[in-house]
Amino acid sequence: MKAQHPPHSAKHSSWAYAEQHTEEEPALLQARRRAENLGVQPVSQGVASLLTVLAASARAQALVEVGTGVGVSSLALLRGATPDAVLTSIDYEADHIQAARETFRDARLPSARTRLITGRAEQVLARLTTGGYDLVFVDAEATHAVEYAVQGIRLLRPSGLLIVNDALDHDRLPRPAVREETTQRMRELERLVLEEDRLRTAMLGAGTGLLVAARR
Ligand SMILES: C[S@@+](CC[C@H](N)C(=O)[O-])C[C@H]1O[C@@H](n2cnc3c(N)ncnc32)[C@H](O)[C@@H]1O
Repeated sequence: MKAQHPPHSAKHSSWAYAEQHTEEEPALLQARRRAENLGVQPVSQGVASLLTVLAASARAQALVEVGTGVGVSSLALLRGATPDAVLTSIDYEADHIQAARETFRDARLPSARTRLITGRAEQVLARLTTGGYDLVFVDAEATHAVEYAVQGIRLLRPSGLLIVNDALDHDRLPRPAVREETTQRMRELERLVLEEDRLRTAMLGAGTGLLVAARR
């Protein structure tokens, strides 16, 4: 039987409603204001709440994040992770790392919960321990997304989660005529995870698309 789709406007209202399902804590609201000043695009409210739930259900203790930004996704992940969890987060912009530190301070997060690394993710990821992490979250340059995903799969323990933000490339992925570099890279990433025998994957509509893959 053919799937029934609601009209686009109804679908958009549902998406917008779902994005605001949870309320954000003051430290996250403050971080979003900081993001505007810095011109950083933090994860959406819906993605932030999903990250908290995914980190909680994975009982994540060792986490990696590519693209610290102002720390919205970092804090959301740590709110769900175990109380002793440590997040290794990478960003090549020192002022973004500094903004994230302010977010963690506002949230009264002990400094031992985060290991912040200023550097290019392509180089830093290669130095992290194979099979040493429960969750890898990717939210940086789409042009390198495939490389990050390959490294992410290497870093995960069995049952670990690979999560990629903006996996629908600002809703361009479903439009075959769009041949932008970033869209092509996200298509490549989608094929890679679908063809990888060690992964079970889902594409979620939160934010601008969230790809979630569990390693077997
Ligand atoms: C979309 S923002 C991340 C937002 C963040 N996840 C949040 O919710 O606050 C992307 C970040 O990735 C960083 N970035 C982009 N390419 C990178 C690379 N190759 N290595 C390290 N950081 C990178 C940028 O400096 C930027 O802070």
